[in-house]
Amino acid sequence: MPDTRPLTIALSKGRILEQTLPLLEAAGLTPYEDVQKTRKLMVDGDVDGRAVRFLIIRAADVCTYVEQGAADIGVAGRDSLLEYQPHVFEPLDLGIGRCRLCVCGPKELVEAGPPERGSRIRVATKYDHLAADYFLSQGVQAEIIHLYGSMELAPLVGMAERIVDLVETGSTLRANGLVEELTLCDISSRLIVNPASFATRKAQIQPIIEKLRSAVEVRDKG
Ligand SMILES: Nc1ncnc2c1ncn2[C@@H]1O[C@H](COP(=O)(O)OP(=O)(O)OP(=O)(O)O)[C@@H](O)[C@H]1O
Ligand SMILES: O=P(O)(O)OC[C@H]1O[C@H](OP(=O)(O)OP(=O)(O)O)[C@H](O)[C@@H]1O
Repeated sequence: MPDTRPLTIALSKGRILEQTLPLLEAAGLTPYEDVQKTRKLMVDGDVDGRAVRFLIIRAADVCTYVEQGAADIGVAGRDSLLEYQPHVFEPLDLGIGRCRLCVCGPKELVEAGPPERGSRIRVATKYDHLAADYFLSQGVQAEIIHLYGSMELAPLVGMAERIVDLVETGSTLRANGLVEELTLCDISSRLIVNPASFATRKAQIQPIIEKLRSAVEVRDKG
């Protein structure tokens, strides 16, 4: 039996949403309401006249919705993908939400050199697994202090010696007297697809991937 539910697309709220909208428009994916203004979390729309629906959710939750099959496709930051390791396909780099995941700390501490093997440090982050893996690989005993945002504050109040967080312009670091120690990886947002949806709804999903791929290419050429 063909799946007649509208294809469901999970969009990240916040800064990624703003950068995703021009790509959706260029690819012919049309929400029927202003997804930046509405308080609705599910918005109807279409692609080439065929019904779709958009879920407007927190960036960190997109992986879960797509992995669970509550959304067929979604837009998620590579930071979330690396941290949560969801079982999803990742067919396209959308080239938005560009930044880097870094280890940072107070200028004086960073200038004194990286923590020694066997030493203990406190690391504030929302990327618990990525931070733990990195310091483990360095032989440093890291106590991970989980925060949900504004990580840059933690060293200022003596709660951590390092943070692992996203850096784009570096202005948040500078404003708080912190510097980058090293980049762990470059980040951008990716189109992700639930594997079961891809198997059962390929005829619908593949053209959307291709339209978005063309939209990315046109944007990058322009
Ligand atoms: N400074 C930045 N520059 C570019 N991309 C960023 C930056 N900060 C975050 N991102 C990307 O945007 C995604 C969502 O970040 P955003 O700041 O919108 O939400 P959040 O603060 O992580 O979560 P929430 O607001 O839901 O608590 C991140 O996962 C990352 O991929
Ligand atoms: O290098 P910059 O251009 O200053 O960008 C980096 C900041 O952007 C993100 O925070 P966001 O603004 O999303 O706030 P948050 O701390 O609430 O996540 C990130 O966590 C950094 O704090």
